[in-house]
Order: sequence, then C-alpha cells, then structure tokens
Amino acid sequence: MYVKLCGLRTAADVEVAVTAGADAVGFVFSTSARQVDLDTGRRLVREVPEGVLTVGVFSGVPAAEVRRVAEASGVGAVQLHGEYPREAFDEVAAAGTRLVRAVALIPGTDVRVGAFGEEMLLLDSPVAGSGHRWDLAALDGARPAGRWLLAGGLGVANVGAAVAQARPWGVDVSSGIESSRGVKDHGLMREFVAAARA
Ligand SMILES: O=C(O)c1ccccc1N[C@@H]1O[C@H](COP(=O)(O)O)[C@@H](O)[C@H]1O
Repeated sequence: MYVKLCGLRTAADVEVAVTAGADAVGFVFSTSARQVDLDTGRRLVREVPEGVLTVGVFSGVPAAEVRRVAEASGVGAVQLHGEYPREAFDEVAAAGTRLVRAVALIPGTDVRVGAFGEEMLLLDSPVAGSGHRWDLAALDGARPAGRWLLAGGLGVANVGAAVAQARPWGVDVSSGIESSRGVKDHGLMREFVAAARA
C-alpha cells in the first residue's frame, strides 16, 4: 500500500513522515491553510531522503507558474487538482517532474491512469483538502486500474475500511493527520501509515 502524507509544513513534519515510512510527502504551493512558500518548500524538499517522493500540490495555479515553482523547489512530482487540460500536464512535464492528476469521481471524469500523461491518478472529494469523504460506491463500474490513490476524508479510524471497499493502489491524506487545520499531529501521522498498511 503506497502512502502519501500531504500538507507538510515543517522539518519536524518531514522527519516524522519519513521515519513513519511514507512513500511520498506533499507540499501545498497554492492557496490553503497548508500553503508553503517557495523558500520553505525548497528547504523541506532538501530534508527528504532519496526514495521518498516529494510532491508539489497545486490548484488554480497557471501551468507556467506551476512549472516555475516545480523547477525552483526541486520537487520530484507535481500534483494538479481541478480543471487542468491535457496541455497543462504537458507543459508541467517539460520541467522533468513526475505527474499526479487529482480529480473527483463525477460523471464524465476520465479515470484511466495515464490519460493525461500522469503516472498516478488521485481520486479525491470535490473539495480538495477539505477532509470530506465521498461515496465510494461510485467506484462500482468505474474503478481505475493501476496506480491510483484514494483521498478525501481519510483518517486512522476509517482508512482500513476505505481500502477494503475501494481497493486502491495507494492512499493520500491531509486533514485526517492534523490536530487543527494546517497543523500536523505527529502521532496521527505514524498511526495513519500503520493503519493504511494493516
Ligand atoms: O490540502 C490542501 O489544502 C489542498 C489544497 C489544494 C489542493 C489540494 C489540497 N489537498 C489535497 O487534498 C487531498 C485530500 O485531503 P483530505 O485528506 O481530505 O484533507 C490530498 O490529496 C491533498 O493532497
């Protein structure tokens, strides 16, 4: 079970995520209570050992700016949420990063992994980073194949059941590992990684 912990903002967050065994760590560069500026993001990326994927998370940021921040911060991957067209993915890919496409599972959504050139698909609630759950029954008949991550309102108490029902390749979490909005709870981070893999 691939585990990504998102919305990290401090060196201590990064250290806990890495020692807990996260496969990927996310830094939000767009407007959010979890937003990090470029200098902070660059510094945190340097704290992450090789083997753990660093992901820059963006929503509503023009592709050219995403590419600039991705290059300047040194993230290994970019996660794009929302209405980005295929051309935006191509433009960001030119920075040499890996790509994660984040979408909500609503009618008409293309849920083929790689359809926009991405390596991983992330299925999330319609409001990214809100901690809202969504109806996993929507996956019936629309379950992607391959490298897709489940997100949206996951936490220590529900990740096991969610994984059993959705059968994702991996999971991603932000709100569920916080003590208050934007503040990571290091105990919950460790417990979440263990629970996701239990
Ligand atoms: O966390 C944010 O503030 C955020 C902002 C902009 C785009 C994505 C964001 N977070 C992503 O939301 C999902 C799930 O979050 P949650 O566990 O429901 O809080 C996760 O992929 C985050 O990367």
